[in-house]
Amino acid sequence: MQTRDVDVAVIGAGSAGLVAYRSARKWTKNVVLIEGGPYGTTCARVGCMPSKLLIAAAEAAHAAREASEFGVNVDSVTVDGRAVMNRVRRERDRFVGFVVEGTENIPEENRLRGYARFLDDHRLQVDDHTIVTARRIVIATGSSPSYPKAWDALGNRLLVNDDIFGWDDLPRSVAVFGPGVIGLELGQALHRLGVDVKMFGLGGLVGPLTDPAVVESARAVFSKEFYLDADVDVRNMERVEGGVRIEYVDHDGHLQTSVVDYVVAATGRRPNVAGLGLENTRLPLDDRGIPVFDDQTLQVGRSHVFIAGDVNNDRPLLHEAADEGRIAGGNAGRFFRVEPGKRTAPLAVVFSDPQIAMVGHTYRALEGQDIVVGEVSFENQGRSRVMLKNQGLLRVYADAETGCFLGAEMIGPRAEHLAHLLAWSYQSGHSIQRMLEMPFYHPVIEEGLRTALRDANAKLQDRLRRAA
Ligand SMILES: Cc1cc2nc3c(=O)[nH]c(=O)nc-3n(C[C@H](O)[C@H](O)[C@H](O)COP(=O)(O)OP(=O)(O)OC[C@H]3O[C@@H](n4cnc5c(N)ncnc54)[C@H](O)[C@@H]3O)c2cc1C
Ligand SMILES: NC(=O)c1ccc[n+]([C@@H]2O[C@H](COP(=O)([O-])OP(=O)(O)OC[C@H]3O[C@@H](n4cnc5c(N)ncnc54)[C@H](O)[C@@H]3O)[C@@H](O)[C@H]2O)c1
Repeated sequence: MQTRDVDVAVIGAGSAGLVAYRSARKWTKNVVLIEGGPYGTTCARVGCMPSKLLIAAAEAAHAAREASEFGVNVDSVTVDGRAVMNRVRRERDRFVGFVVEGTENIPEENRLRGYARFLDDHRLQVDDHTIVTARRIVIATGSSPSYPKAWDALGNRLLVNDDIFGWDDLPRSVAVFGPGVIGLELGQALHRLGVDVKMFGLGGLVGPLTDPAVVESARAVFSKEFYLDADVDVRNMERVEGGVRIEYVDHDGHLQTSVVDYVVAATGRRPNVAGLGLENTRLPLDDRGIPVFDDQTLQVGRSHVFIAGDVNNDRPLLHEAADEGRIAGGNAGRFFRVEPGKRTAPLAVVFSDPQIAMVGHTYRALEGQDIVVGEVSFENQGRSRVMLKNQGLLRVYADAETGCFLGAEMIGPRAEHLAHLLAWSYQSGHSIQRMLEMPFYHPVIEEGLRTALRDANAKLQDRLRRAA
């Protein structure tokens, strides 16, 4: 067994860990980055990038099929599954290549390969070859797909996102369990690429949405395109010759049987804390075994340990992982001087079509508070209609007393852009009135946002009049 003595050990060379490593290095050169799996990050290898590549292919197929609505006839649209997956993997490998190259450019003495496990507060064992004694530690071990244990009986007919991006060709049919972020993105893309998709959820949730009106709009929009039951009653699921047989109760209350090639588990992700040996430390843990930390400093309790990225289960998104890595790495580097870092407005986008987006406080978080809600349906919104993208609903929330913009949930065309505008306003602390003073071009989808803001403003003015 070899030994190492370092100022900072970063566990995990994912998006959070790589940034944490670089941040810590600004304060001390004696930093080691430990990675157990392949280099390349979840985002580039099996997350953000390959999923968007698959979606891009699906959008091309969908646009070709929809073209006739504009009087543009595309004689026949065929999807070559092998060519689709070939491009997904080729472009994905290109992205991964850049990340791997960047990671391998880190001096060899600052990198260790193997899985790290706490032996006590300061000592980490890496596989069976090295014991690292670290004055400070950043945990950046990411998350993994999580699904009911019983589904393991489906063997190689059970897939998670990682498996899909390894396909050589598209299957005939899949059942996607979990109409959350991953399920919607991948399930809709597969459907548009010609795969027979059934999507099943629990509890009626759709994407990350919490506002019942927007959830309902999303449910209606996606149900028009593929079979979606967001609160399904599955009676049985078993492996059969060539696939999986699923017995479920349909929307009309009838028992149906479907045989699909694969079941895709998109039922959430769990932080990678099992196997980290946290029980060997005195770190405070919550009831799921995740270290208790401060979301401004990323410090675990008052200890020398920091936690960044998906593993802390707070905001499991790429830009948040990078921000958290910067804060955690900086604090670990200059410890004992622990400082709060800059956090940005909560912002999440689902790359479905229409897109879903969330900004600031969720509707659920605002429940019970005195708010006004402004809304717009995209069904008759000018530019959306021009583009045949006129589906969805946007709701903005404002403080009833101050008129301050508090948050928004939406499903609608180009929601990624509307959400950025709203996130910038949220972070600037703008009121609804101030937002309405901003320019709105014509004809643009942002005019729909203006309608929602005007609706909220009218309600705020009405409240003021009634109070006077
Ligand atoms: C299908 C999919 C699509 C996504 N799309 C988006 C998107 O469009 N936009 C967005 O913002 N986010 C998206 N995300 C989320 C985003 O990918 C994650 O938030 C981000 O990758 C988290 O980075 P991380 O550094 O926390 O984890 P990771 O990149 O997973 O890094 C953790 C690393 O730690 C290593 N590790 C684990 N345990 C140990 C150990 N004990 N010792 C040593 N090493 C260890 C792992 O091997 C891994 O390399 C998506 C995720 C998925 C799955
Ligand atoms: N565009 C993006 O930014 C993007 C894309 C993909 C993933 N991500 C990140 O990855 C995280 C994880 O995504 P996810 O989709 O795995 O989780 P999720 O929490 O978004 O969705 C899980 C869904 O599975 C359902 N579910 C749970 N158990 C079930 C069961 N037994 N049967 C059927 N449905 C069940 C839940 O009700 C929920 O709808 C997201 O929260 C997000 O932060 C982001």
